Amino acid sequence: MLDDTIAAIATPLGEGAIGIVRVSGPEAIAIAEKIFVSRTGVDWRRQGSHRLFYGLVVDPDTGQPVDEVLLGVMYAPRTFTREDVVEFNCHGGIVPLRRTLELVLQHGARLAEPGEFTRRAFLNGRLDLAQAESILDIIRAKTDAGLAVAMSLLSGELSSRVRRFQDQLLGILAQVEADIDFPEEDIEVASREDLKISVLALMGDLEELIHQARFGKVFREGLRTVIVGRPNVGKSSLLNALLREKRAIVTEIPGTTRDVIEEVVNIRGIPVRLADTAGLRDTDDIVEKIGVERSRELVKAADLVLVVLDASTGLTSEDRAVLELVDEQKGIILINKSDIGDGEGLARQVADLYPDKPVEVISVKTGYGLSKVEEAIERLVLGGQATASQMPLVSHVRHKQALVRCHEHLQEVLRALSAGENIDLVAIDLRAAWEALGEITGDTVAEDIVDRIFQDFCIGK
Ligand SMILES: Nc1nc2c(c(=O)[nH]1)N(C=O)[C@@H](CNc1ccc(C(=O)N[C@@H](CCC(=O)O)C(=O)O)cc1)CN2
Ligand SMILES: Nc1nc2c(ncn2[C@@H]2O[C@H](COP(=O)(O)OP(=O)(O)OP(=O)(O)O)[C@@H](O)[C@H]2O)c(=O)[nH]1
Ligand SMILES: [Mg+2]
Repeated sequence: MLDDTIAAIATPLGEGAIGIVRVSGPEAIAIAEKIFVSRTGVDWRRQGSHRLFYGLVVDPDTGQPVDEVLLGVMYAPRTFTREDVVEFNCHGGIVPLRRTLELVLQHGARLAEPGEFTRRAFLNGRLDLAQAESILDIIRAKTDAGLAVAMSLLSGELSSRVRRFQDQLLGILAQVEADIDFPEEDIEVASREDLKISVLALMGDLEELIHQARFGKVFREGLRTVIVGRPNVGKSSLLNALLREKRAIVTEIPGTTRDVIEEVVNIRGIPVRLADTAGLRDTDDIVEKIGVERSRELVKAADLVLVVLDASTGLTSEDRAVLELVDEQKGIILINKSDIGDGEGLARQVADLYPDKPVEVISVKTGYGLSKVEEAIERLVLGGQATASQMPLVSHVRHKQALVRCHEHLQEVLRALSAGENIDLVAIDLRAAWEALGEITGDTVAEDIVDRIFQDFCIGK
């Protein structure tokens, strides 16, 4: 399968300044020789790798020029895929790109599957699996911090950490196997204690990484945040204020927002997926009822819930119903409209009723307290543990799960060591721990998991 040549349009379809048709595989150069005509007199075949050449894409059957291009030429094995790669930098329109791709396909390539270029980079050993996954994270990053986490993954920081763990495990395993080989040498009791100490140290390091994963996931996927409250308390006004644009419609009529409005905002480097919802109340209006139902679902799935109350009306029974709804959630209670009501008074009342939740007094209208809201979000996400400048190494659930499995096997190693069980059993769990780590780098991962990872990529990536 790796001996064929793949091609795809690697840029978004639409009108743009430039669009790229990417080709990788053993026929890449031969295809370019058939359809590319240099216009500079330079013999592009006689130049080095990683160069651009100016010319035309020409249909060799008709002699018709298709587009004016820059041809990028990169020779194996020092390329992204470790195969020969050519890239047609076309004018960024659907027709020139499609026509160029068609010609490439007619002359020896087949259409690439989603993520297949990156998959080849992985299969040919240029990237490990975690690095390959980082490429999609780079594309999808929502904030600078999100991008920095992805770039750290691409650079192999997590991978080399994982490999160090694996080396340590192999060291421990070597000791264990020495015990298996020379059981008569009566070193067992002492060495069991030593082994336990080494295993415990490793588990501590794993725990630290696992703990960081919470922040890592937020940087990668965004913090799912829902603004809830009864109608007219200022939820949409809050969304607009945090977004710094008039995105949602705001009126003095309760029940203004009916559909959920979602936007991503950058709050102190944290990508926050903000959803503004329909005001929560018992209602007979069919459309509004559906909206209320949606809000409840969003609250259930949220990482953070911003409950908005209205200082000018005080706490109503509807407010209490909303607060009950989010009682089990991570919530921040916001007392809005403090410019026209007793915000501090209501804040004290609410703090007595819900002592575990942070309460902030704000006025979206005057801007009072909004920076405290941003601070509270930052505190909640980072929990005083990390700052946006200390990048978490683990940002994928998949990676975290592998670390957790490794940790579980080590737990079992400890148990077996303490219980004086057969040293062979200890060795088996140590190997299982080593293999769990290999899923991160892809050394020991199942084919279907690799399939699933690359399915999420775009065509041409
Ligand atoms: N036009 C274009 N832009 C692109 C890419 C691409 O493939 N083509 N990329 C891809 O998605 C990203 C850049 N990543 C790349 C990674 C490695 C190599 C590469 O040729 N690596 C060689 C180094 C060669 C040398 O040292 O001279 C190698 O690793 O062996 C190229 C691009 C983003 N921009
Ligand atoms: N005085 C004052 N008025 C505010 C404040 N925040 C919002 N309002 C006003 O309150 C009214 C309702 O605001 P919205 O943002 O539409 O409220 P909502 O919670 O989204 O309402 P629904 O979508 O109907 O649930 C509007 O007239 C806003 O201008 C504030 O801090 N002070
Ligand atoms: Mg609204």
